Amino acid sequence: MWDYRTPGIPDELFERTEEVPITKEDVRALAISKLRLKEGYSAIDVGCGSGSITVELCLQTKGQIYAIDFDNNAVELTKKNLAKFGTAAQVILGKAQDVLPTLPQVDAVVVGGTWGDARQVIQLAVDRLKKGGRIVIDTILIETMYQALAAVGELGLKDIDITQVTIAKARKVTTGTMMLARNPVMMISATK
Ligand SMILES: C[S@@+](CC[C@H](N)C(=O)[O-])C[C@H]1O[C@@H](n2cnc3c(N)ncnc32)[C@H](O)[C@@H]1O
Repeated sequence: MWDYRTPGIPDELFERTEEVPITKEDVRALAISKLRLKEGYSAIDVGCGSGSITVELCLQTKGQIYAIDFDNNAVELTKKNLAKFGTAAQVILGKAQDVLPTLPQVDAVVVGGTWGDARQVIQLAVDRLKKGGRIVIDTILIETMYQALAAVGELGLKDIDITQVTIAKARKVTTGTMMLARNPVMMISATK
């Protein structure tokens, strides 16, 4: 039986609610691969939403994982999904700007939510990274991408990669199979 160690757990296996967003499986698989995780690594998931990335971080590393979200619905959903997959993380309700400075240094950070001030959130996230640690920033808005790009440039990160992912999924229609496009995600990854 598949034990979920391969990134990209199907979205439908997660508990979902209308109001909490999820990073879709194909984008999630890419984000996880760009973190270059190893067993025992610690990580922070900034803006954990449904917890799908938090769960994958736990399964990939078996290390200490922290998840932050300022939406209580997201925190509760993340806890449900962690339990569903038999995983454990420290899930913290609060603004990333307030919580990040209280956390220890980690090997990897995923930034999936930056409402308020993307530049500040990314700076605080990079502060939490050990030297050689990896960061992945997922953005949908061009404005957030612009701020993220400025931040990674100013912070002296290395191996900066910018990838735009545009996924289309097949759907059966009466006349055949049609590809339906999802919104593009711009992903920045880098090493401290
Ligand atoms: C696109 S969702 C992330 C989805 C998540 N990666 C998943 O796999 O389900 C972004 C999340 O970031 C949270 N968020 C946005 N800005 C935040 C901030 N400044 N501090 C804490 N959480 C934040 C939102 O509440 C939302 O749940």
